[in-house]
Amino acid sequence: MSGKTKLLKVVLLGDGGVGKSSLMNRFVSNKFDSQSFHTIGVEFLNKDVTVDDDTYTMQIWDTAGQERFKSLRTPFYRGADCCLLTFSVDDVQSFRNLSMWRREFLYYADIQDGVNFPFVILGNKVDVENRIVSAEDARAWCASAGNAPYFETSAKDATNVDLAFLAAVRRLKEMEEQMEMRPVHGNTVDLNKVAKSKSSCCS
Ligand SMILES: Nc1nc2c(ncn2[C@@H]2O[C@H](COP(=O)(O)OP(=O)(O)OP(=O)(O)O)[C@@H](O)[C@H]2O)c(=O)[nH]1
Repeated sequence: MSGKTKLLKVVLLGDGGVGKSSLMNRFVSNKFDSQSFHTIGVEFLNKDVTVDDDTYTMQIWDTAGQERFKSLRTPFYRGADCCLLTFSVDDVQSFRNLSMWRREFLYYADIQDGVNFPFVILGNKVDVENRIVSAEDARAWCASAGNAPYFETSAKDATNVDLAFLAAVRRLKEMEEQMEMRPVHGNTVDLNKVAKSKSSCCS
């Protein structure tokens, strides 16, 4: 990447209360607030990272997961480079809603080829005692959604948080490399054209 810092737009999605703001604050500031309030609309924070000698500024967009804020968050999906879909392992509904979040993202980000878009899935709050969603079920869902990488995280005790965010950058790099290597009529594929053509549905 010739020594330049690349700006990456990373969107955090998932049901209200699964811990998106907490994950962002843990990753960016290494802090945790047990009284974290619901986000209204969107907020973003930047963090500089280095992955395999390339430097990036991750611009992390933390969205409001509550249904009533849908119209406030969806305009911010466009131009995303990767998306972290988050559920809480003690909230089965937040896990069931992953498919809805993935569809909502692809539709409003205007992306047709979801399989070739870098999603990373986070099962958050693994520190809790009353876990309901198993890692096995979560991995099965990820396999059915383009083999997205899965991380079990805790914003509270910092388990796997850095790894999960950095995995989004790695996934993006991996997919860019794959697309560059895949010939189409003798030429390489333009990743932007493939990944950002219009999606057809959303509920
Ligand atoms: N035990 C535990 N609690 C957590 C963890 N992450 C977040 N929480 C708590 O869960 C609650 C909701 O966290 P938030 O980060 O505000 O959740 P959110 O997904 O941003 O919620 P919205 O803004 O409504 O979309 C807060 O009380 C947090 O302290 C975690 O890893 N473990």
